[in-house]
Amino acid sequence: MPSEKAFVFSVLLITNTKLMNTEALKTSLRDNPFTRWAMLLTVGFVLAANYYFYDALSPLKSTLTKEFGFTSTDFGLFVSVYSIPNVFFLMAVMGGIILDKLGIRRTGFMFIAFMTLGALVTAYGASDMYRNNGLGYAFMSSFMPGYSPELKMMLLGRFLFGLGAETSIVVISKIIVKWFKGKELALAFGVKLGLARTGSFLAFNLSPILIEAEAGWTVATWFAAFFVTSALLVFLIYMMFDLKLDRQVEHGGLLSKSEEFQFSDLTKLLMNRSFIYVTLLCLTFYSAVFPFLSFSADFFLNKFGMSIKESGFISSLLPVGTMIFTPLFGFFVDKYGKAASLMIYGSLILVTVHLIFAFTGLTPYVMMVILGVAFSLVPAAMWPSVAKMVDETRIGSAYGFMFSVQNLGLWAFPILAGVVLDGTNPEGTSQLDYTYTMLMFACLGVFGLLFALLLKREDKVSGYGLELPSNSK
Ligand SMILES: N[C@@H](Cc1c[nH]cn1)C(=O)NCC(=O)O
Repeated sequence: MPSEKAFVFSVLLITNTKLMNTEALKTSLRDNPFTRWAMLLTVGFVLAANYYFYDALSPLKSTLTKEFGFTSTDFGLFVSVYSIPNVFFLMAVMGGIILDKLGIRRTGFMFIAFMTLGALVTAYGASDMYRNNGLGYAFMSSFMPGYSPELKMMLLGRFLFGLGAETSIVVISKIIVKWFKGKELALAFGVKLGLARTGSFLAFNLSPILIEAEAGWTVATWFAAFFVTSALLVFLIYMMFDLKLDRQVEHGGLLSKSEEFQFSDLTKLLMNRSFIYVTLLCLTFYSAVFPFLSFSADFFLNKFGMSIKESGFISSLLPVGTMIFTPLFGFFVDKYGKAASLMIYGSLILVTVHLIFAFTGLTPYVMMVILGVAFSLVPAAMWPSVAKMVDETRIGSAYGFMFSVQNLGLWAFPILAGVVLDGTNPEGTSQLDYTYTMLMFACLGVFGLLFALLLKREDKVSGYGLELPSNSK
């Protein structure tokens, strides 16, 4: 009899505990749509600040030449140094491992802090405070006299910025999964990209206005740095909600032990042909877009004789298009599939637009909007496709690996673009000819198209179902 009572008591206890757990899950913060989307907006702000700083100096290339004597190669170097920690120290991959070990809050704070430090150092390197023999000026003048002390300090800043920025994107991707898994995940990823690119849109329009400030053109660089600093503060707010959610669901974090990164995972990924093609498409496609975007304002300024403001505005049409189209195409892929085909169409559009830029004088306004469609088609189809070909528990390492490979292009092609520009234009020329630089970007697009075609062909063999709607696989 006592054992019978004990049995009934245990059953009641287990049932009650289960009910309590279910209740906790039901009422956890992620189940409240308002809180969930508010969290997306919060981390979206961090991403927007990241993208703002990444692009803030692009419309100011001619200002950097005027103020510091930057050549096109110097500018290319400045853009590309962002990628060095991610290519040569595999920071995006390492960041993923650190993320799995330390969790979202500590990893996020650490890498966003690096991003902030880098942004502040860059702004300091361009400031009058530094140029008037400020801290580090004498040291930066003491070596490699071929490079100005301003360029060297700004390179150091952008290096630190890149070290933090790419891993912070990996952290934010995990945050999105944490809050949206089993809910509106694909749409949330599309909106995340849209919010990030709002930062680029603002950068191309605000920087040209801020250089005209009474306090001097460096207001533009300080504003960008303080925007990133405010993102660090906003992330602190996110951390409070993250902690609360963890306490509610009674887990230390989203990831279990089995999800931790192992180096053998990389070997498995490298044996997967579809994954290799999508990674090579990621490398070539993004190399034809981001480095082009960095030079685009200067290209419009030189080819069409526009003002800094107008050329910055035209460049911003690319991110503005993607802010609208990426969530739309994400929704399309979720519902109707056709991801491999969309990547082919996106690559085709990219090649066509770059060739038009190289050989014709057609209005860049329309071309940039069309390029925005390409820049939405490929990312909206590419990132969810990876989830079909890689086990969910390995998705972090897969994205980290893709980011590192992509950064190889984001490192090499801005330098090459600058070298091609300097090499094909006589020194001191008043109007730069961009034909060969644009041809280089078009060639990258052709390689992207080839990898997209191979990916579609391979999909018929591998059966990952890239052409099928999201929930059918
Ligand atoms: N790795 C980033 C590159 C980037 C550009 N600006 C700031 N970071 C990336 O590829 N993001 C994905 C995207 O489609 O924007």
